[in-house]
Amino acid sequence: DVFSSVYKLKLLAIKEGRLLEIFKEYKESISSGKIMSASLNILYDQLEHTVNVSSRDESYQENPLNILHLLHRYLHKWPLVLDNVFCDSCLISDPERDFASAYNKFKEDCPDWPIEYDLQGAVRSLLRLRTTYILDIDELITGEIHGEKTEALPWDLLELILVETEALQMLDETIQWCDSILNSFQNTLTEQSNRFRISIIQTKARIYHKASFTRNAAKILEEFKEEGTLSVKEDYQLYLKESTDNLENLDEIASVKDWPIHKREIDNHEKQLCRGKQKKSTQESSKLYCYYSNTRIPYYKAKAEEMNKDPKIFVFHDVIYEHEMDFLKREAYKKFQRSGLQQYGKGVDNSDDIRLSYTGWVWSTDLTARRVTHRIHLITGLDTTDRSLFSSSEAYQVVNYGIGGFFNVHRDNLYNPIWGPPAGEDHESVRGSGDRVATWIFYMNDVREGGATIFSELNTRIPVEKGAAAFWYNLLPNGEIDTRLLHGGCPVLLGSKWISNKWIREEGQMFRRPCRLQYNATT
Ligand SMILES: O=C(O)CCC(=O)C(=O)O
Ligand SMILES: [Fe+2]
Repeated sequence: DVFSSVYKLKLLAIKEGRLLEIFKEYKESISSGKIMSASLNILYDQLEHTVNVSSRDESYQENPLNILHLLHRYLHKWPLVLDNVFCDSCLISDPERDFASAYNKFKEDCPDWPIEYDLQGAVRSLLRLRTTYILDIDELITGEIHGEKTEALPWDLLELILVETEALQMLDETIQWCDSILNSFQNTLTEQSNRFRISIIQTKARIYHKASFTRNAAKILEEFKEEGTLSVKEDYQLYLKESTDNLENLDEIASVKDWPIHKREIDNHEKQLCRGKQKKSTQESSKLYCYYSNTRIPYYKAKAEEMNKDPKIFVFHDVIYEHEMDFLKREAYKKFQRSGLQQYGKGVDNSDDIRLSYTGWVWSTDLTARRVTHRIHLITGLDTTDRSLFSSSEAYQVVNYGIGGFFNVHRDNLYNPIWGPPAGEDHESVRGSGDRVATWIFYMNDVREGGATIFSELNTRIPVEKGAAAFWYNLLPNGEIDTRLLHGGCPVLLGSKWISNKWIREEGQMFRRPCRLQYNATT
């Protein structure tokens, strides 16, 4: 899939420029003889403008609505162009044949040509963004997200959104979308838009029925009891039959805001942290300092910022150079794979509900990577070298998040306290190297909005800052798991988030981070 890496989507957008060229060549090759049909002309005009902008401006795909439009074009607009070129009544001659062969060749050479699964995933991501950052649905429909304006969402995308909200059992969310869509209709309805409107009303009634507001559901469809399609009338009859009381006693439809809490999507603590709504108390944050931290060598001081006192969480600013970040991204891209999730006893899980990103592992074999790894050693004092056996750290896990990319809260340690090490699943290099004693994360670009790293039990939020790194210990000095370090990556609202994880193993740290005299010392 492509929707799980914004970087991949950017490449896909650039490639689309070639499709437009193919279309343009076709248009020019036939202009002398016959003329292009009206519907093809409309398609051409629509695509020309958008694709020109989208394929040339790299930052265009950093907006999730633009990504939806991009996937929608690949899946539903371009096939339509192909169909129209080969319409039944048309005479097929050289221009059509040239167009088709160029189009098919392009598709063959494009391993990332999107599939419906991508569009579905992108819609689900939009919904995750919507509920995490409480985006305004009216604005989204008109193409506005967080103050950025782009094209309005077409009907078939709106329909898909409703299919997904319903499939995800987000009942109140479905109603809110239905209401916003219904409000967006102007007074003058064409036959087509009226049909669409009725289908939305039908969906709305169905959701009220699912939420056990049966009388409300019937009331919503009451206006169609005489005239309306068969299926609308059938729904109406069904809801009416199931209603215990008659409709006359019902004045108003129960607004979703008045629905009982168990029927609504809840705003949880993690979402609030992502929005920056949950904060530390002034007393707590006043104890957090910034300072130049000593390193292993006297002439290098690191810009340290404390993010949490106990357990300690640090951010080190300006610890990686532009060319080093470019190197890591470039090397990782060559080995990109959909991010999995190592879970004890379960192997690798590729679920979209847990983590949405692409991953490439980069070893410190090259001088550039070795310098970076050495710098982490200088700052933390830990042995960070990675080697093929008994390695003190893992290779860089370079990650690029997808549309609305995120990582649910988790802990980084691999060992299960009862069963011990993840037998057979650990990479050869770190087998026998112990658990992930510490985590180091490089942030390798600025994310325009969203994407912070949050620690849900510590009210700590680290905003993404290019060139900075986060650092913390996952284990207590006695080797036990520090359960307080539950953390996650917030969904990326605008931008493309690149990070590099460096997990430092226990092996090699016995003199660098010795256990304390007191068995259960926490620092
Ligand atoms: O993306 C983030 O901010 C957190 C990533 C993370 O926790 C991980 O990759 O283990
Ligand atoms: Fe993590």
